[in-house]
Amino acid sequence: MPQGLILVPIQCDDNMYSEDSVFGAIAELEGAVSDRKLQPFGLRTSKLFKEDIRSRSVTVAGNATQASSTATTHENVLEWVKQDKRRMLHVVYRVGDMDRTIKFYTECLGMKLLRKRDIPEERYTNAFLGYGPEDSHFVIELTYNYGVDKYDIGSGFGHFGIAVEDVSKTVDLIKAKGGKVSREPGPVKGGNTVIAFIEDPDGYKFELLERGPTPEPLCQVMLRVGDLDRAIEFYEKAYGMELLRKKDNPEYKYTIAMLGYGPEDKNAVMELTYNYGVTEYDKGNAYAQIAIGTDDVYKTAEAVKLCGGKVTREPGPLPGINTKITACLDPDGWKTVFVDNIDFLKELE
Ligand SMILES: C[C@@H](O)C(=O)SC[C@H](NC(=O)CC[C@H](N)C(=O)O)C(=O)NCC(=O)O
Ligand SMILES: [Zn+2]
Repeated sequence: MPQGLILVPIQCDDNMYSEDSVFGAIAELEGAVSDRKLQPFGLRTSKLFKEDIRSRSVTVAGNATQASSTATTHENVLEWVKQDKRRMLHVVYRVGDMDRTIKFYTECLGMKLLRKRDIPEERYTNAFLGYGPEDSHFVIELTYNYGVDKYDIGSGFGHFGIAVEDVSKTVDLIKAKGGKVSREPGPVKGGNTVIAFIEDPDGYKFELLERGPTPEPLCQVMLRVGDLDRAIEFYEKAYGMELLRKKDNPEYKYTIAMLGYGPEDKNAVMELTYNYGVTEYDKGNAYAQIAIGTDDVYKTAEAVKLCGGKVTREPGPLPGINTKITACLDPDGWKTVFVDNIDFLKELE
C-alpha cells in the first residue's frame, strides 16, 4: 500500500450515519487530496460520490442541525418558563347560591367581596372574594350558573387552606353562625400545626391553619393526584413552580407536595396529595380551575405541550374582552388557565 495512503471507511448505511464520521471522512479526504498526500486508493473520489456523500452528510447534518435547533428551542422555552413573571391569581369553582356563599365567606371567614359581574347572555354570575386586592392577592372566583343549585364536588378536590391566627376562635365564630365544623381544632395528625376543617354551604372543605400574620391568608388549594412525582415534575417544568416542601406520612399512608411561586407562609400554594395506592379520582363538576398570571400565553402553551400536558384552549384573546389566555390540563386532568399579566390588570381597572 503506497505510503501515506489513508483508508477512510465511510458507512453509507443510514443507520450507521453519524455526522462526525462522515464529516471527518470528507475532511480527511479533501485535506489529504488537496495536500497531494493522498492519491485516492485506486479510485478517483468521483465528484458525484463526494456530492452524494456531502449531500447526504448535509442532510444528516441538516437533520442533526434541525434536531439540535429544535432541542435548543424547546430548551429555551422551558428555560423561559423559569424566568416568566408568574403568580397564582385566583381559584374558580361553582356554587349553588351566590348570596349564601358570599354571606358565609364574609361573615365567617372574614373575606371581602371584591367585585361581582353578571353575564346574563351566558346565564352566569361571578363574584370575587378574598383578603386583599386582586392585583396582589390570591382570591376566590365563584361561579353561579342560573338555575343550578347543586354540584358534585367529587373525590379529587381536597380543600382550600386559610391561615388564621387563632383556629379555635375562628371555629367558635363559625359554629355561632351555624357553619359546619367537620374536624375540631388540634394538631394535624403526624404533625404539630393546629388545624381544623370546616365546610362551606356547598360542602367545599376549608382547612384552617394556625399561623402568624401573613400577607396571603388564602394559602392553599389541595388537589389529590394519582402519581405525585409525575405531578411535581409537571408543575415544576410546565408551570414553573418551585417544590417548596414534600412530606411523606407513612402512618397515614399519604404524601403531600407543596408547590408555588414563593415561600409557603407568604404565598398561595398548590398542595398535591397522593394517597398510597390511589391513582384515580372523580373530579365531579364543582371545582373548575386555578388561574395563573404569565407574560406570554403563547410560550406558556408551548411549554405545556412540551411537558406532555394537554392544551384545551389554544392561546389567544377572549372574544369581546381581548384578555389573552390559554387553558390546559395537568397529568391528572386538573385544569389551569394562564392569563396575560397586562390584560389581567386592565380587567381590574
Ligand atoms: C399540610 C396541611 O395543609 C394539610 O392539608 S395535611 C392535612 C391532612 N391531610 C391528609 O391527611 C391527606 C390525606 C387524606 N387521606 C386526604 O386525601 O385528604 C389531614 O387531612 N389530616 C387530618 C387530621 O385530622 O389531621
Ligand atoms: Zn392543606
